[in-house]
Amino acid sequence: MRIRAVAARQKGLLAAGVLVGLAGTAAMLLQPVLLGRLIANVSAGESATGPVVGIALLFVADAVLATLNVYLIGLAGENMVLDMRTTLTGRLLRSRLEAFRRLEHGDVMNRTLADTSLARLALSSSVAQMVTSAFTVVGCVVAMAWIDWRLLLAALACLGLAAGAGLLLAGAVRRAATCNREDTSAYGSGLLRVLGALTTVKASRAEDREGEHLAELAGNARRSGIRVTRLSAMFLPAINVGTQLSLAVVITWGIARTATGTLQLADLTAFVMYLFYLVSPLVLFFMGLGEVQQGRAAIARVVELADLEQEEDDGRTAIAGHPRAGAPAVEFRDVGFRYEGAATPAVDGVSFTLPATGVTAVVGPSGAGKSTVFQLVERFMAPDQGSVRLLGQDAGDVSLAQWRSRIALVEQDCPLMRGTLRENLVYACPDADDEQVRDAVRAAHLEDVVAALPDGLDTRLGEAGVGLSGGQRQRLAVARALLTRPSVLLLDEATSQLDSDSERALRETVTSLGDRCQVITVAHRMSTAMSADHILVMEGGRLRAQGPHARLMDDDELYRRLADQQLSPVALAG
Ligand SMILES: Nc1ncnc2c1ncn2[C@@H]1O[C@H](COP(=O)(O)OP(=O)(O)OP(=O)(O)O)[C@@H](O)[C@H]1O
Repeated sequence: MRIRAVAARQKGLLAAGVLVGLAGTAAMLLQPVLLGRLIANVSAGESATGPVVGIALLFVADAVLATLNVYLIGLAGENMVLDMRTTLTGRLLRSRLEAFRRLEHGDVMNRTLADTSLARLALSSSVAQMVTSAFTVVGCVVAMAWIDWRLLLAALACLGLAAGAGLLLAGAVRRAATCNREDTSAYGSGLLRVLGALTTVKASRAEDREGEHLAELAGNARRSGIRVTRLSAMFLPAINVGTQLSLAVVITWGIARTATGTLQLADLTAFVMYLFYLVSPLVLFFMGLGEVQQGRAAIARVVELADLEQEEDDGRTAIAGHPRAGAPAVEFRDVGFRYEGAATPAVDGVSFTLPATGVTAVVGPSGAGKSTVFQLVERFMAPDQGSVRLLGQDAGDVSLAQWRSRIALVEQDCPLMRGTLRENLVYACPDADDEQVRDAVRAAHLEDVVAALPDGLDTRLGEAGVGLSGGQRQRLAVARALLTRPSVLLLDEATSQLDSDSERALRETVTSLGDRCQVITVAHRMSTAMSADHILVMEGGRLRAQGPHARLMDDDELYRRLADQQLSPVALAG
């Protein structure tokens, strides 16, 4: 994301806002001139009507223009936040899964919510405020120089000290604010991590420990927040001391000079009025500078998130491609893949060919690389060596969206989206009609579940599918997958969530699906592997054997051991 481009898209509104602000300032700067004339007229016994009407008009113009200025700048700021958030959302949704998984969710939330708001302040209101304030300061200084340059030098000497202190403070605020953003983000990440695993926390009786850790993180954020407040709080007093000093000098010296007749009372009044006008913009200028400094830290964090690595094909470069008739559903040709930072590859020199239809079971001990094979089929990441082909086509020949439209994935923990059961079912296929939904529900053996829910298909499911058991969630995910009529169905079998009736029902569904497409299932139960047409046996990232159950029982020692462990009378009784 180019922050300059975000600001440039709002340059019309920003320029209008600043111009209106400058006009308002000009209206304000004219007030002392008319007031001086009013005093002069009254002193000379002349009519006061003209200056009084003029001052009233300037008051009204000042108020109207100031309001319009805040509105226009605020509008530009909100547009910028929208721009940044939609860009970030798009980049997050199209990010490479591996890069995304390295992020802390709390930190992502902080960057998209709080940091974009701070960046908005820095890019819109603070900058606009600094421009109008600087204009006011310059205007006041010019007017004061015109009235009496010696008084001005005396006033500026006092205010200059305060301004110098203000500049030093602005730098310190920026450093403290960066630290505070990091601390707040660490607290947010910690909180999300704990809330995401609340059942584990409770079951481990770790509430106190986690509570203390979170309190420590919150304490860090408080400490750095206080540092920001302390430094920011020193702005006003620094400016105030300078103002009071300059007022004392100007009034004492000014009165002395009016007594000697070298300065008119009307001029001294106008000068003091300009001095008052000067103070508030000076404060605002330095506050704006502080906000810009804080905003720079936030902008850097927003840009860093926007730089998140993207999938190699972001869906906009679709290449038309047609699968070859009768081509194998999935082919791995000497595929190797190593996770970043991992010592050994998760998949190493794997080759297999699976036909257009049938059921394939992938078995192997934990960490063998089964899920990684699935992720490579989905193109969640690209292999480091070899190639993955789908329906006879190479990954380079098919856009990511087309590729994934031919695959359906049923995950082990089946996350559900918020909304009704029906909305969840048609998530990957929003145009499905009632009959297709009914067929999918029947095929996934979900009819009883739907009938038992208060509003049937229109029952609202809570966050993460509250209201459905793990087994029901997996069958719902199967129904959702069926609606897309995939060529390849990837199913990561639930390890423990299905009772034996549901398990049998799901197995029947999977077997019948094998007639229409290639079903590849990570089989945690040997019963699933036994009923498959083809079995891939993985170990340590390598494909050590493949074939049907009977042959593997004869030929492969690991497979036989896995089968014996699960199918022994003790295991079956358990
Ligand atoms: N995101 C990751 N980053 C680094 N290493 C990973 C990552 N995911 C998996 N691995 C490693 O890659 C190897 C294969 O993991 P994979 O999840 O594919 O195994 P699996 O056979 O599916 O295991 P399980 O049956 O326990 O789910 C393991 O050594 C694992 O530690």
